[in-house]
Amino acid sequence: MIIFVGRSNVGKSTLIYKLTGKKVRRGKKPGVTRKPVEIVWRNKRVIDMPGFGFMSGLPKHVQEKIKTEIVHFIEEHADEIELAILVIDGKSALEIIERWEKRGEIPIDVEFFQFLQELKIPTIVAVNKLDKIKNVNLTINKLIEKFGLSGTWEDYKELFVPVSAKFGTNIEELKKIIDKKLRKSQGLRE
Ligand SMILES: Nc1nc2c(ncn2[C@@H]2O[C@H](COP(=O)(O)OP(=O)(O)OP(=O)(O)O)[C@@H](O)[C@H]2O)c(=O)[nH]1
Repeated sequence: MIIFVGRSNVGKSTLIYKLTGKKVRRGKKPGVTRKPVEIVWRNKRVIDMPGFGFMSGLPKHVQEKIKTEIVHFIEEHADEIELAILVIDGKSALEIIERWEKRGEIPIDVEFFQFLQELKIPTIVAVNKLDKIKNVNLTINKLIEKFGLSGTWEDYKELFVPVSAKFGTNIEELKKIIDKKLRKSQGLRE
């Protein structure tokens, strides 16, 4: 099983479509009605999780409920999840993370990343909307620090992968890294 997680509107569905050629259909209304959407790709279950975090017009308690449901889903399926792709919006992620930090809160992207690490789920952070990022190196180096890791992008080339789902940039590279990580987690299971 492969899961895609990330805030609302970061481009999860677009990325899944670019990678698999399959459309993940869901209701237009964000929030209450949203459940994980599943497709099958290369004989694997691929799950597009509902977007977490702020969504305009969505009450805070509903956001919290969605987050809790995602956490439960991941905990319940931890053994089956071969790979998690955490999608972030490369243009706005840092700004949002810094805003949360200023309020003394743990940014939700960082929280999810660390949660996946704790469960030892192989992870890729797809830094999407590359077309909107001015300085990719600087952005990813700062993200690495915010995610609580030490070192630079050079040390994490297979963890932080910039892509543009909309324009198809670097999708092939992402596919290669996905394949590699899937082979690795298969190896660990056998
Ligand atoms: N500029 C730019 N826009 C993108 C990119 N990828 C996705 N988008 C746009 O971002 C918006 C959200 O994309 P979705 O794929 O619906 O995002 P999502 O994360 O599935 O959103 P939720 O369904 O709310 O969870 C759409 O308008 C996309 O066209 C990208 O690489 N660059």
